[in-house]
Formats: sequence, structure tokens, C-alpha cells
Amino acid sequence: MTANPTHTALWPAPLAGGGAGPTGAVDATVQVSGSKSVTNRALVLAALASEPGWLRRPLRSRDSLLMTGALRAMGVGIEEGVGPDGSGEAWRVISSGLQGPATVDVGNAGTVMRFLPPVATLADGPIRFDGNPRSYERPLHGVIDALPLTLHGGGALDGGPVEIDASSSSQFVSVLLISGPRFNQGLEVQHTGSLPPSMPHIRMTVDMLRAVGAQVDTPESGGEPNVWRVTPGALLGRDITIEPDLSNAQLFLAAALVTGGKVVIPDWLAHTTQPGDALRDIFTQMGGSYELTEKRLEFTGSGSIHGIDVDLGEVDELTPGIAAVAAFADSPSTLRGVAHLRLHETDRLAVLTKEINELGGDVTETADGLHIRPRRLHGGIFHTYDDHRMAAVDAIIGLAVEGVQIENVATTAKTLPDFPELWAERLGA
Ligand SMILES: O=C(O)C1=C[C@@H](OP(=O)(O)O)[C@@H](O)[C@H](O)C1
Ligand SMILES: C=C(OP(=O)(O)O)C(=O)O
Repeated sequence: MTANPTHTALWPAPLAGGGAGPTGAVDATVQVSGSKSVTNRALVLAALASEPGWLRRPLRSRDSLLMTGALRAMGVGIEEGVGPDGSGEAWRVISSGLQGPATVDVGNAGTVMRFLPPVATLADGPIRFDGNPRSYERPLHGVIDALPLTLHGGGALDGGPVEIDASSSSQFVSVLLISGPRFNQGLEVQHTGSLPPSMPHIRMTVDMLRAVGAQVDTPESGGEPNVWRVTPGALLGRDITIEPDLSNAQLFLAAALVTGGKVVIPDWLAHTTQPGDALRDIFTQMGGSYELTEKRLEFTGSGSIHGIDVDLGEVDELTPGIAAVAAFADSPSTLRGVAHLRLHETDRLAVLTKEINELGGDVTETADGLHIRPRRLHGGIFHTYDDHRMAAVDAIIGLAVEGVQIENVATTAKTLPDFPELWAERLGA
């Protein structure tokens, strides 16, 4: 919990049903904006491709705009357009070689601070990286030593075998794989530590690489355990539509659970590598039910919420939203396997414990997660420590608890543009 709560702007979290009563059941259809993880991977892959590509319905949030800003600074053309078939807003990405000198602001975006240094080795000229104070504290050692940093690329890199310990972030594997096809010898990544967290994000990287023509061997496709291989080769330009962000859809599913209501999320794909897909199972165990058709997910809360004992190591970014729901359950919950959340945008285990307890909760930090004993909560100020997912927790709690105020709700713009308006309009007054 390194950043102090210095922002004073307070946002009164809307009660479900507009204050008519703390139990107003939500009934909403919510078109969730594009996935941060998919958008930023698609941008990097398009920038490394040998022909132009399209991203349709890209996410326009702080993290994805940091990525477009960085790639543009390195000479990549990213133009506004309407997509080849005329439908939907799109970005056309044209890359004719990466160039320095350039300065890249990584903000506090893991996908930017970790994905771009290997890309910068392919640039002709120096690329300087800097970011928010918190970006100096987040682990980068799988990629580079630390920020600030200047990389003097020579237009090419040999690649070959590399050993890394990715037990503090799956992004260390993803970043090396993404640039791998462009290295002279490709890349062989051997992970040396305990299981990396967030494996679905590594699968997302592999799937997206294969979709642009890369050859990738993985432990899951019959390769050795903990070894990923990428063959050198040109990447194709593709026309891809960005999926809705299921980790942000979590807020709305949580709203259905907490209020005993119903939420429909259009465009939830039957097959996706996003970790948010695990919510169908986790939130069903906690008392909801769902129907998934080709076009949408309909999720319904039953009015009661059950505690859960679950290892969230594979789906770590869902932990804050699950913790918020667990605070309203009829039995305690234990969330395990997420010690590395201490290294995210803030120390999420410490913040969740402190801030939920300040609203009357009873949360204990464990070595690798949280133990949550539900209690009657009361209003108060929830500090967000510049972490979008902490603001989301508080918005969920505020649906059912009067007088909850969120400090610096604007931090949600990291991955979810216009959150306060969307939340109030869809679920509040
Ligand atoms: O590759 C990605 O897009 C991400 C990987 C995960 O990071 P960690 O493996 O560091 O938890 C996740 O928490 C983050 O939000 C996005
Ligand atoms: C951990 C997260 O982000 P980042 O991509 O900055 O690591 C997150 O969005 O929950």
C-alpha cells in the first residue's frame, strides 16, 4: 500500500435502485468496453507485423492510450477509421519499422512497462522509458532491471534461449513471447520459479500470436513443462474485433449478486482466454446462475450469497470484485493463491483489508490471500490508492450500503472509460 490517499475528490457511490432502499434489485444490459489485455496485445502485434492491420472496437482507456502513445512515438502509424467492412470504430495500424529517439510514458500500466522494452530492442535508435512512481516499485526484473531506463536498439536482436522467473507476474512470459517471432533466432522461454500466476493471460498471448501466423510451442501443446518456444517469422496484419473486458464485466455481475438482480452482458464469447470467464463458475458457486448464448451472458442473483474457499492464482485480477461480494455472504470466504497482488497497482491485499474493515468489515490478510468474515457494513470513505480495481470494490459495496464515498473514482479510467456515468446510469438512480 505505497501510494498515500492524496486525492480529495469524493464520489458518492450510488445505491442500487437510486436510494429507494438498499435492496433495489438491478436489472440492466451493459455493453462493456474492450479488454485492456486484448487491446494492448493486438496493438503490439500489429506494430510488429509486416503488413497493416485493423483493431475493431478497441478499448480507449488510460492503459491503451499509453500504449498507442508509446507506439506512435516509436514511429508506428495508428489511424482512426471505421473498419474494412464499414462497421464499428477501429484503429488501422501501419508499421514500417520502429524508430528512436523516443520517450515512452508507461504510467502504471503493466502491459506497457513490460511489453515494450523487448519491442524497443527492435527499434533503430534509443527509446527512453519512464512512468508513475508506483511503476518504479512494480517488478520488472523478468524484462529489465528497473525504470527509468533507456534502451539503445540496433534494429534487431538475436533472441534464442532465455531463463526467467515469472512467479511474480505472468507478463514476463507474455512479453518475451510477443516479440519472439521478430528476433533472429526466435525465442525459447524457460520459466524457473513456481507456477506463474494468471496462466489464462499467457494462453491469451499464445492464441493471439498464432492468430497472426506465429508458430508457438507450449507446455500445453505437448512441449516440456515451463518452456515456451516461438519460431522466427513475419507476423501478418489482421482484422480483429476486441472482446468486451470480462474483468470489468465482473462489476456488473457482482451487482446482480449483491442486489439479487439480473444483468445481461452482450458479446460474451463462448470461447475466450480472458480470466473473467471463470466468473461464470465462481459467481454461480457464490449463489448466482447464468445462461450463456452465442450473443450474450445473462447473470441472475438469487438474493443470497454464499462464502467461497477458492484459489484465485489463475484469475488474480478478479480477486478485488470477489472480495467485495464475499463481504455480503452468509458464511466466511478464503481467497488463496494471490500473494503477488501485493505487487499490483497497489498492495491489493493490504488495501482490501484496511478499507473494507474501515467500513465495518472483518477481513484478515493471510500469507497468500484474504480471509473474509461477513459483517454488517456502514458508510464511509473508501480510499483507492490510484488502483482502478479498488474503486470497483467500493462501487459494489456502495450498491447495498448507504453513505459510501469513493476517493478518486477517476482512477477507474485505467481500463474502464466513463465508469461513474455508466455505473450510475445502468445501476443507480
Ligand atoms: O498480461 C496481462 O494482460 C495481464 C496479466 C496479469 O498480470 P500478473 O500476471 O502480473 O498478475 C493481470 O493481473 C493483469 O491485469 C493483465
Ligand atoms: C494488474 C493489473 O494491471 P496491469 O496490467 O497494470 O498489471 C490489473 O488491471 O488488475
